[in-house]
Amino acid sequence: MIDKSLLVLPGVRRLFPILGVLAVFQAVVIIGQGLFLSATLTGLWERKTLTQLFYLLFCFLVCFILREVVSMIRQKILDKFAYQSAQKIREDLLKKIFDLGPSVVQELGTGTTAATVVSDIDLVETYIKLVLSKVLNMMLIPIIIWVAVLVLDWQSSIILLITFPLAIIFMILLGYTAQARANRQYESYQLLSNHFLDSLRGIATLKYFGKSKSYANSIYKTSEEFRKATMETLRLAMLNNFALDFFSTLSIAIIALFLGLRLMGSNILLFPALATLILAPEYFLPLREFSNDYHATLNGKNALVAINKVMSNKNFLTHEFNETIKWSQNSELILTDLSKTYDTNRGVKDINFKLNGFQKIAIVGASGSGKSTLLSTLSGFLTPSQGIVKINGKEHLSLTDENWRRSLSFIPQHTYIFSATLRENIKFYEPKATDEELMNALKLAGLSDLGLNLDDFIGAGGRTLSGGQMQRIALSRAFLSKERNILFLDEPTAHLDIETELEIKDNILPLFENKLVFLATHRLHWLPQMDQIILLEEGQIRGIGSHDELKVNNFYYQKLLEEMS
Ligand SMILES: Nc1ncnc2c1ncn2[C@@H]1O[C@H](COP(=O)(O)OP(=O)(O)OP(=O)(O)O)[C@@H](O)[C@H]1O
Repeated sequence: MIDKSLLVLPGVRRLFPILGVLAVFQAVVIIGQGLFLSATLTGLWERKTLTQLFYLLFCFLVCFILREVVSMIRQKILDKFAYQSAQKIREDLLKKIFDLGPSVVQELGTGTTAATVVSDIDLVETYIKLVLSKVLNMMLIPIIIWVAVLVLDWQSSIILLITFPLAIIFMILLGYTAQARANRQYESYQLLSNHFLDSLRGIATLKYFGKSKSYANSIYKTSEEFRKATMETLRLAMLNNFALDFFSTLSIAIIALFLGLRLMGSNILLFPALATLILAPEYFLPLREFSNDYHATLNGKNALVAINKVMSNKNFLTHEFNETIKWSQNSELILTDLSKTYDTNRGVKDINFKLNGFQKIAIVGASGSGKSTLLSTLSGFLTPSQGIVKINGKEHLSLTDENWRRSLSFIPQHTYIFSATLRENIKFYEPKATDEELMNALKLAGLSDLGLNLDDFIGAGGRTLSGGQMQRIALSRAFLSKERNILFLDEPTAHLDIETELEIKDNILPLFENKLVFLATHRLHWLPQMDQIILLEEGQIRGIGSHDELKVNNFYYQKLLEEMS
């Protein structure tokens, strides 16, 4: 009855006996409360004075207070446990997402990833609280109360015994349907998260194409889908509540009717009749309490499933590199039969090459030929499907290693600017860099005349930068990292106008000195300046050599040059 994924939470097994004891104790005080109240009322019926009945009233009051105290203690324990568990889940989830890298965000969508890390964890926190307290109460309290009713009046206990499973069966049947609706609701919630965030990020593009209105309509439709799915789930949850209320009220009414008839016929005494009548609603209460929050548990369950799905991704970070690599003239890299294919069977296949020392390697090919895939595999963001990478004589199955990543700088097509100061944006490769070094890196990247101070805010909410300026920020990051002499560039100037591109290129070229450089590019003008060119077509190497060599004797290269020019 308790979700298996909750049973693996740290400390949950220690919590069960405590919650179990509290539930049993609460059942005992509920029975005490019912018995003392019935005894008091019976005493009043028998015309006893309040002074005579004082001790009974006092005991009733003690039971009443104890019941509230037990609830309070349980709530406190569960609040603390659920909060700590949610914090732990959030930490683990964030660590996992950072370990898995951009691929998991791409797969889930940015909106869903953000929603999973932020609001799903809150849903799970509520879920833990509700399920652990209410399910255990539902399993223990009715049994103990039923035994008390059996002792008081066996005939009423039979009515209770018959109606309880009926209510449970109904709840399970409705529960299955409600779960299916809740799944739909959760799917539309994920869709809405992605859709909304996507629209926010692409708002400029939508405006340029005059599509913002139609996109607003599409968001409206998605949110309407979500609203409808939520209402359907709520309707079923309400129906569930109604069914339970119906069964429990019917059962109590039947008990009351029979007790009344038997009282009139003097077949039962007032005390057991009253006590049974008072305890009957308490018998159903844990079930009704669970049903009241049923909807919240469905949402929490789905959120936990989504989180566990991310957590179940195989961690592909390896720990093969004991330290960062300082690339030198004597260093060597050999790829043997390396492939990285996606589910679509596209990617790169059977890559073989060997290089050593400081070299500038261009990776060229038509769009979709596998340049980014090869670059991401070499820079350790993708795990190869097969093949071997040998670095300085040591074989590796993958380069997805923190120490390898710490050895390199990466300049992507679109640089991400964090919403932070210029200083923070530049120095994250080299956190210990001095202001003087930062200014020097800015100068080398051609950013010193931008009129920005190191403390000025850039990125979202700060000063807006042009595409060229953003690429210069990426360059200054790379200039600053003196230790990292392996450099990856994925079409760093592809989206810039030709003047800016050539200007930035002048700043980039000095950065290539004394480094191993991999540059994926579509642009012809880079090629004569590179030592070697790896030519890709449909994921396979069609030629390796210098620009001059390939130009003369490689048909594929000649064809590509024609297309590029
Ligand atoms: N995450 C992915 N899942 C499935 N297929 C993918 C994925 N990423 C890339 N591909 C496919 O793999 C092939 C190589 O893609 P890749 O991005 O490496 O090419 P590219 O040469 O860098 O292209 P471009 O020059 O347009 O950036 C393409 O056919 C692409 O559709």
